[in-house]
Amino acid sequence: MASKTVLQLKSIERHYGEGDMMLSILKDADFELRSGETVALVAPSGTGKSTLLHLAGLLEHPDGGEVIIGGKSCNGLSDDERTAIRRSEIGFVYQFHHLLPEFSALENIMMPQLIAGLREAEAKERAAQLLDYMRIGHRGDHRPAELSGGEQQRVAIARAVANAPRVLLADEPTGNLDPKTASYVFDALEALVRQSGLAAMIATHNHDLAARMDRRVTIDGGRVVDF
Ligand SMILES: Nc1ncnc2c1ncn2[C@@H]1O[C@H](COP(=O)(O)OP(=O)(O)OP(=O)(O)O)[C@@H](O)[C@H]1O
Repeated sequence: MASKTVLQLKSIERHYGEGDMMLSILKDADFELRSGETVALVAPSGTGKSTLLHLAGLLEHPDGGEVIIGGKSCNGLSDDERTAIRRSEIGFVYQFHHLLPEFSALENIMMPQLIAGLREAEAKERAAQLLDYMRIGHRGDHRPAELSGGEQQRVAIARAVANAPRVLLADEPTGNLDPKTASYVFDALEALVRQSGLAAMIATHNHDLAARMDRRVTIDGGRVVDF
């Protein structure tokens, strides 16, 4: 099956501040992500990795250029339309899991599905499947504080893909974990991407993990380049 482009960034410009104080972070940046593909985003601190992920995930607006998701340009969309695309097409994983502390692992994964309008029984079944898939099926009733860092991050990944997005964007998802746990979490993430045809862009400082991805890109002079 030929993979198709699920995310495209075209001539993206992003700067902060104004006049003499203006800081250009992204300049004429292009990027393409295809279904089933994992891409590592490896660049020094402050070069714009989070900015790029936020733009790709429609959390920020570019100052120029275009973000295209599933073949549709997101320029000119209302905030509600952007939110709808974000909820259905994009999953986010952050360095810190941001799970809701008062809910169980299972409930945390059900939440985005219920918001998307799924019935409780369906959401529960999918949440349980995802937990099994991440090899923590036996931890569904536990709250985040009762889980290890690696388990919490696997729940966060399961939650990010609960609504079967096209694109997974991860900002240092294993940055908070020891190398062995990071590798184990990444195994689960990788298996999920391969099995589902999801596309993933993962910012990481971990060169061993980056080496396992299909492609590696960096940010150089405001542009996204392969390395
Ligand atoms: N809202 C903002 N206002 C002003 N400057 C900002 C804003 N957001 C980010 N920046 C600046 O833009 C640059 C890129 O930030 P970004 O968070 O994208 O970097 P990063 O590559 O993800 O860094 P790290 O690896 O440390 O997380 C930094 O110099 C940062 O200080």
